[in-house]
Amino acid sequence: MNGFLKTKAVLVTGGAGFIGSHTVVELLQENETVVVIDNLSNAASDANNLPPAISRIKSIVTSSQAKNLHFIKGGYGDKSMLDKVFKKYNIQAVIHFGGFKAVGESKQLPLMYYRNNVAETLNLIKAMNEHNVKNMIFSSSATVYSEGPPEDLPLVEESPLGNCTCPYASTKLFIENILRDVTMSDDGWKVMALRYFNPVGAHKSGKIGEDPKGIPNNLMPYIAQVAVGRRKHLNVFGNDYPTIDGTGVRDYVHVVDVAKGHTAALHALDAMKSGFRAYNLGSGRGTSVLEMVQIFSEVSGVEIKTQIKERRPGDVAIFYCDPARAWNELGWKTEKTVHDMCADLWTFQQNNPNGYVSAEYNGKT
Ligand SMILES: NC(=O)c1ccc[n+]([C@@H]2O[C@H](COP(=O)([O-])OP(=O)(O)OC[C@H]3O[C@@H](n4cnc5c(N)ncnc54)[C@H](O)[C@@H]3O)[C@@H](O)[C@H]2O)c1
Ligand SMILES: CC(=O)N[C@H]1[C@@H](OP(=O)(O)OP(=O)(O)OC[C@H]2O[C@@H](n3ccc(=O)[nH]c3=O)[C@H](O)[C@@H]2O)O[C@H](CO)[C@H](O)[C@@H]1O
Repeated sequence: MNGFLKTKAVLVTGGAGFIGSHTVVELLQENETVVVIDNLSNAASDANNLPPAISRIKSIVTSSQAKNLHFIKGGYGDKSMLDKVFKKYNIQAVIHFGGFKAVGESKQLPLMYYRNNVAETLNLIKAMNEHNVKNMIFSSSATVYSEGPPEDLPLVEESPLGNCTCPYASTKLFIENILRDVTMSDDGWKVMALRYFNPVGAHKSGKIGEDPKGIPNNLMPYIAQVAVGRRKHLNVFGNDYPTIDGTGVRDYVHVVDVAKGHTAALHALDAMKSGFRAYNLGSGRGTSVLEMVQIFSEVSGVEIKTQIKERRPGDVAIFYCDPARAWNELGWKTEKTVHDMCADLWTFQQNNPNGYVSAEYNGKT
């Protein structure tokens, strides 16, 4: 290789997090060079102030692929740091996972959410513009859709947006709109917004997975912590919804399938001329809370105790998508089942009963 030429690289913000780390594995396995920027605000760090997720990723891929991974601790809105990164690496595209994502917290601390998610993203876009890097894949969310009647399901990309139920959801919609406007102002820009439904599970190796701080807000990490003995029982939020068994129905999607959605999008972005395009990343199938509990119990062999509670404010009865656009245009569809999601989550939880930074780590790296 000509030593003066910089190898092409993908910049991944939030790459030490749950979905980012799984995507970095897929990118490295496609022999991409990957530069991760993460300030570790929601990712565990070890005694050396480095994220265990990064060393675990390196242990999953081959040693030559591991050499293509570069980690920088910092904020994705830090303009002077970004200038250095864009000068040092030949960045071709940015996959922007970084951001805060807790619905309840965003209601308590809206300004923190608008600053970190929206304002810092403006800095990132500015730096990309200045360094002529105009390809982005953005982590959007199913929460950008407006809640409508059940007849409107499944959700397609043209379903009504807005009426966001929390500041977190608003930040996702604002960023989508900002990115759309940017592509309209400059046809050098190409952006894909991937609207994830309910990403769950873990890498099959059991080395990387979701590591929520404190009490999990979401269903699957909570179930896994009940199974491993960290929590006594699962609170089931409502059993009087108009669903198969009265509990909420969601479109769960394996995190490795979500990660593969990004490599598919990266290839499609290459072929795209310009503009903005949104895609649903979901399975197109709904599963209820009690069905998930049942499947997790079967897979783990552990009984999950449940208690029925009041509905959680802001929850909808049923939410699932039509993923046809992603299939038709990205050649992507889910490959893994809800059993796979539960089995892989259980392997990760057993290996890491207290998360990444734990004296009790049982896995082999
Ligand atoms: N997990 C889900 O269920 C879900 C669903 C829909 C959308 N999303 C979106 O997907 C993205 C990734 O989600 P995740 O579940 O992997 O979350 P995560 O919290 O595990 O990962 C996000 C990462 O971003 C980092 N980060 C936050 N602010 C930063 C900043 N200013 N600079 C640098 N790094 C920063 C955090 O430290 C973390 O490692 C998020 O944008 C989230 O909103 C997630
Ligand atoms: C209100 C809320 O937080 N929404 C977020 C949550 O969507 P969801 O509410 O779709 O995901 P979730 O995992 O929090 O809940 C899924 C289903 O499980 C139910 N449930 C959940 C936890 C629990 O302890 N007991 C229980 O019964 C819940 O009522 C719902 O019917 O996660 C998504 C990502 O996956 C998005 O980030 C959403 O913005």
